[in-house]
Parts: sequence; structure tokens; C-alpha cells
Amino acid sequence: MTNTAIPTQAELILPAPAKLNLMLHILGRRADGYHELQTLFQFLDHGDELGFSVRQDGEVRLHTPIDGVPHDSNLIVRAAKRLQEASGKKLGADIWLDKRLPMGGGIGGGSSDAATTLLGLDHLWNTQLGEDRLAELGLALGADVPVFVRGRAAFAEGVGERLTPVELDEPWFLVAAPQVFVSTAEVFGSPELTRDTPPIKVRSLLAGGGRNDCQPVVEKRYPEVRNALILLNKFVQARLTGTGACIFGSFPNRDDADKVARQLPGTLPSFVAQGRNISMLHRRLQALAKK
Ligand SMILES: C[C@@](CO)(OP(=O)(O)O)[C@H](O)COP(=O)(O)OP(=O)(O)OC[C@H]1O[C@@H](n2ccc(N)nc2=O)[C@H](O)[C@@H]1O
Ligand SMILES: Nc1ncnc2c1ncn2[C@@H]1O[C@H](COP(=O)(O)OP(=O)(O)O)[C@@H](O)[C@H]1O
Repeated sequence: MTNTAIPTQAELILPAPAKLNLMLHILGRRADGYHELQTLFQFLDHGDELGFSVRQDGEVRLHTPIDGVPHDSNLIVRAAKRLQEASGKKLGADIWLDKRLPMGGGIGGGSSDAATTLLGLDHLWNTQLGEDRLAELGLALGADVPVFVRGRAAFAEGVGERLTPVELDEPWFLVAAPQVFVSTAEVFGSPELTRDTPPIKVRSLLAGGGRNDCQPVVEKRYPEVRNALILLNKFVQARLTGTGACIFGSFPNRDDADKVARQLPGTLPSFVAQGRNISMLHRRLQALAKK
């Protein structure tokens, strides 16, 4: 397949997969206002794609702008510059992005782009920083970046930085994207948000259960999300990922998920993808390391 967003001269092309929060509990609020969470992350085999080439002049240039996101605020550029600082490398990069994931949807596109940039440039610049340091750099960019750097499905605690890898089933998911922007800050700032869910052990979670504590708040404040949940719930148990707006349901095989996708209205864009315990990014990097 040709990729028009990424030119053939790119030295390295890597995926930036989406994630789902299969459950998300809010345990409390810290002194700095951030919320303590317990959440279960799994990757999808669907995502953005990034192309990278080394520049000798030290400049970082993203050639595919995102509407509404200034060049230097893009998480890709911020990740590249943090890596330059931390590694002391004088090299730069030309970067291209094929944006396929809906933005601000709770499926982690921006965080995943940042992690792919950290790992892609770590490879091309040969920084030798190691995964722990890269995850630390990622955390400074966003709470969801470390799980993408580690690349293993995980039970996350704290604000998402304490990760316990888990082995989950890998079902097919139908992910639908209500056409509304949900503000993460608004959801966490809502007086009606449940903030006192008791902590659970990863073992009991894997036995089934869990919910998304943000869902009632988002359903109440965003009718587009509530209506999409009502619709998808006619076919499968539907749930919010992160703070939304995306919702998902799981299926034992691709055909069943596709059948439901075909019955959704054109006003509710969706995609079908398989859950993955090892991210596509890590699979690709492992394959490169073997060459
Ligand atoms: C809750 C999750 C679950 O995956 O939601 P999604 O972004 O994926 O939907 C993430 O951890 C989101 O992390 P992150 O992406 O870093 O959050 P930001 O957009 O920076 O947060 C915006 C605002 O939400 C609040 N916030 C965010 C995360 C958190 N654990 N507690 C909070 O109180 C803070 O007020 C923060 O300023
Ligand atoms: N490379 C990027 N891709 C997507 N969003 C980005 C990027 N860089 C910065 N952003 C900003 O981050 C916000 C959240 O993006 P995203 O990661 O897609 O959502 P979520 O955190 O809900 O999963 C966007 O609305 C945008 O303003």
C-alpha cells in the first residue's frame, strides 16, 4: 500500500498504535489536583504511522502539521526535543505523520505518536538511554506515554505511571467515535465525578469486572456520547475509553464486529481492530533488531 503522507525517502517508518482503557477507576485526588487511577490498557492493531529521517543540522521538522496544533506544541516535536536534550545528541530529524486516529478521543493518538518518536529517534540516533529513561521522558509529556514506550498491555496505577504487565484475551473491538470533543480537564473537574472507588487487586480485575468511572459524567454532559452508547448497546455491551469521546464493544471475531460496524449510521464513524498485548511498534522494533 502506498502512503502519501510519508515519502519514500523516510529512513524508518513505524506504527503508533491506539490504546483502549478497558476499565478506569478513580480512587482519589492528589494534593496537586491530579487523580489517582487504576486502569487497564490494551493496544489495538490500528493507529497512526510516522516516518523519520536523520538531519545532520540538529533541526527537528515535522512536515505534516495537525490543524489547530502549532508545530512546537505537537507531542511529536516535543518528544524529539526532549530526547535531544536528555541524550546530548546533536542530530536532528525530518518527521512525517500519517494521522489516522481521531484526536482527543481517549484512544491515545497523541501519546502514542510521542512514544513512537522517542523509540524511533532513540533507534536512529543510537542514544543508548534505555527503556526506563525513555519512559521517564515520556511521563513528562503525558500520563499515557509510558505504557506506549513499554509496549505491553498493563494494569496502571498512580496517574498511570505504575505499570504491571498483564496477559489479556485479544478480542476484536469495534471502536466508534462520536463527533464531539470531550475535555479531559472538564471531566476530572466535575463535582459529580465518583472519586472514591476502592482499590482492587489486579488478580480480581482479570477475573472480570471493572467499569469506567468517567462514563456517567461524560454521558450526562455530552448527549452525542450518550446516544452513541445507547445505539451500540443494542448490539454489544458498550463502554467509554479514557475520558472519551470514543466508545467500544468487544467481539470474538472480526466478522461479528464488522457486521455491527456496517449497521452504524454514517454520522458515527467507527473502525474495527484487534486487541494486542504487545504493541505493533514493539513488534516492528524487535524485527528491526533481528536484521
Ligand atoms: C485519564 C486518561 C486515561 O487514559 O484519559 P485519556 O486522555 O486517555 O482520555 C489519561 O490518563 C489522561 O492523561 P493525560 O492525557 O496526561 O491528561 P491531560 O490531558 O494532560 O489532563 C488534562 C487535565 O485533566 C486532569 N487530570 C488528568 C489525569 C489525571 N490522572 N488526573 C487529572 O485530574 C488534570 O486537571 C489535567 O490538567
Ligand atoms: N501528535 C499529536 N496527535 C494528536 N494530538 C496531539 C498531538 N500533539 C498534540 N496533540 C494535542 O493533544 C490533544 C489530545 O490528543 P489525543 O492523544 O489524540 O487524545 P486523548 O488523550 O484523548 O487520547 C489533541 O486535542 C491535541 O490538541
